[in-house]
Amino acid sequence: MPTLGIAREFLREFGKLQRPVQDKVYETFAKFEEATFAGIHLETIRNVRDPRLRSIRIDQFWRGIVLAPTSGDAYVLLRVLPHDDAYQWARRRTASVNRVTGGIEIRDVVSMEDRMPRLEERAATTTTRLLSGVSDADLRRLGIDDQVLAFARTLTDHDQLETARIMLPEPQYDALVGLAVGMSPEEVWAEIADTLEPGDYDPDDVTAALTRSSKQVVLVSGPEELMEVFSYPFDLWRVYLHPVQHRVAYGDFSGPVRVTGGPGTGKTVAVLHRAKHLAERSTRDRSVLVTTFTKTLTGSLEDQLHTLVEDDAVLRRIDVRHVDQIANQVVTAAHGRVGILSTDEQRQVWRTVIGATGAGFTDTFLAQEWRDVVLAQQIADLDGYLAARRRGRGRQLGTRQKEQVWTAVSAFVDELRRRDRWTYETVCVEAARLLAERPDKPYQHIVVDEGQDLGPWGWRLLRAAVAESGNDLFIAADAHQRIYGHRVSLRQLGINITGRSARLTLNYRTTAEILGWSIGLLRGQEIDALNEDLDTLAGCRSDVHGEPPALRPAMSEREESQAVVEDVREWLAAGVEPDQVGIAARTWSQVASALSALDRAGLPTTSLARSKPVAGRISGATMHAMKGLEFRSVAVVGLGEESMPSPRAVTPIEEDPVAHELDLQQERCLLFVACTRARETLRLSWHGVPSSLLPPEARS
Ligand SMILES: Nc1ncnc2c1ncn2[C@@H]1O[C@H](COP(=O)(O)OP(=O)(O)OP(=O)(O)O)[C@@H](O)[C@H]1O
Repeated sequence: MPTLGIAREFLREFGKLQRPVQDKVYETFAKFEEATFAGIHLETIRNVRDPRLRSIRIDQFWRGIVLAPTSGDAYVLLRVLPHDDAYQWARRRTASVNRVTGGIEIRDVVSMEDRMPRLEERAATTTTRLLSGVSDADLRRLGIDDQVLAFARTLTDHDQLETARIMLPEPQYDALVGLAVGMSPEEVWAEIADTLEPGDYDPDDVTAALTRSSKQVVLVSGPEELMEVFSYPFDLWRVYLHPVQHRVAYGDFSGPVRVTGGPGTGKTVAVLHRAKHLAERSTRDRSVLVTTFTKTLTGSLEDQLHTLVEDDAVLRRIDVRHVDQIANQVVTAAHGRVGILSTDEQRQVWRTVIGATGAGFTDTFLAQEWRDVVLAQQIADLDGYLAARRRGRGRQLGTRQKEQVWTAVSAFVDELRRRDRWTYETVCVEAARLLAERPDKPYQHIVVDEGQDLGPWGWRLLRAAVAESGNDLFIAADAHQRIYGHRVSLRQLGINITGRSARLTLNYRTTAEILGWSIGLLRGQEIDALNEDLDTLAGCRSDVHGEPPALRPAMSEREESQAVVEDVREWLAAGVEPDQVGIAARTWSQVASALSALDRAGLPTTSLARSKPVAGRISGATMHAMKGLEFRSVAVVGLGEESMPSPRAVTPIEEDPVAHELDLQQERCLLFVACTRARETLRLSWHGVPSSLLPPEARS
């Protein structure tokens, strides 16, 4: 009976094929068990470098490329592409069995040969080499073969290696990346080989190689398993991590670790694996906290953990909660239930205080000053306030004005106490105080996702919830996606990440065109990372290509809605499932009107204000609620100048020019978050005058 393997790399592409093509791929390969199938259907390809690469007809237009060994009956489906592209793909590639690791490898040999002279030329101009610290013997021990070794020796920087990713055999590329980021050959071997024994494997025995290549190939034993493999292609990250993700998720660290990286670079995936790894080594239930800043994101982390962790005992050791939930629990246990004031209610209290104290400031100014200076730095008295550095505050204050502010702030705090009312921040502050006093800490390890949005009070709470020790805190963050405006210094908050930072640069979600365009939205912005340093998107890239984002101006709201309906219809007709379509807008009312236009056109929708994404329905959400999600196609709507930036979210320039600039930057980040949710297609629309945050080409 022939064995059929599906290349995992192809499975990532499979999800992007149109539904009818997917069905035909399934039908074609469901019959693989019929022993005669290979002989009958596989066709040889003219001018191919590796005659074992054969084609199989999927339909009139589509062809599969299959690795069909000269002897034995193990076959691997490598790709499905339109007719000409499929032949082209096959002509550029060769397959081989790695002599050291014993795994199957595919390389774009033509590109490697084409690229070599240019790399050699560049290398001749400098003595710097990316892998100068690694000997040939070590490279060979890791399965680097002659061709890749010669190639690797010409590399002078990380970018060249990353660019080579799509042409090198994947396991060898991973080994080189591991070495390039400073891992020892032993650490790299542990990752690439997994359970493999180094050996001297038979390069012609593809059947045996297949059984050793579980990271590259999924073997299916029959049509049912085939169906299952094709149904869950997006779960693949569960079994295959990039070396940098692997190093941070499975490493042993002497203190807090920070992982940064642009959107879609696999930070959440690293977070989930980290939690799994720590829980596997722990013995106590609820000893590993996985946390972030909102309920929705917490729910999505919890769902993903259930997919990743199969052992219930390990799952029980993981507690998934958002920061406010932990704070509430700690404070309620000490003081009983707490009543929390809404933002509007707080505004009322500020106004009362302004009336009573005669402070010459607006409620917005005082609220920000209290939150961003007084609470952020835990200032307890006037002297402390007079001496404080007012980071992120633009309006200069003289001593008299500061005294007035302090009087108002004290009156506000007294008023909260008198009414027995709290804010989210004060609950966090109190919880941190209570936890800091406790010798026994509730958690052994804390893993944080979306760390860029936690306020200083949240960080103090987390710091106090775990003892200072190895592997205590793991923080994933992307300052470019900061949408709740808290700038913090981890160092000042007692979280020392020095020497324990890693950056992920390969985007797995978005096409290079969408990523590049979205990065353009933040061009020229200085984005403050979490540790008194600046974050950067340099090197953040995607290997997948597609159409550039479509810009859709309209004359009226009606015209804009109609165009959204037309575009969504086109996506659905092209085979995109409704639940793979996301509609994003700045406000919930804009979301509601876009969704009702789709509803009227008979398209099924759901608002994420009320529910989680629903199978078979188009999701609509504000840009804030889009965080952490991804869709094949995304429409960002309502990008007129009156909505984006939202006037309510931006401090007037005359009130505080620094706060004004930071608020504008935050609105840009919000738009960036919305755009980078798209995997393949992005369209942006507005009616009337376009938002000033859009690039000049949209506004001309
Ligand atoms: N090693 C990997 N191989 C293949 N796909 C991956 C890998 N790591 C992550 N992905 C996929 O890339 C997408 C983005 O991953 P993830 O959500 O972890 O990124 P992120 O950095 O947290 O993104 P964001 O900051 O934009 O929310 C997901 O679909 C995930 O499954």
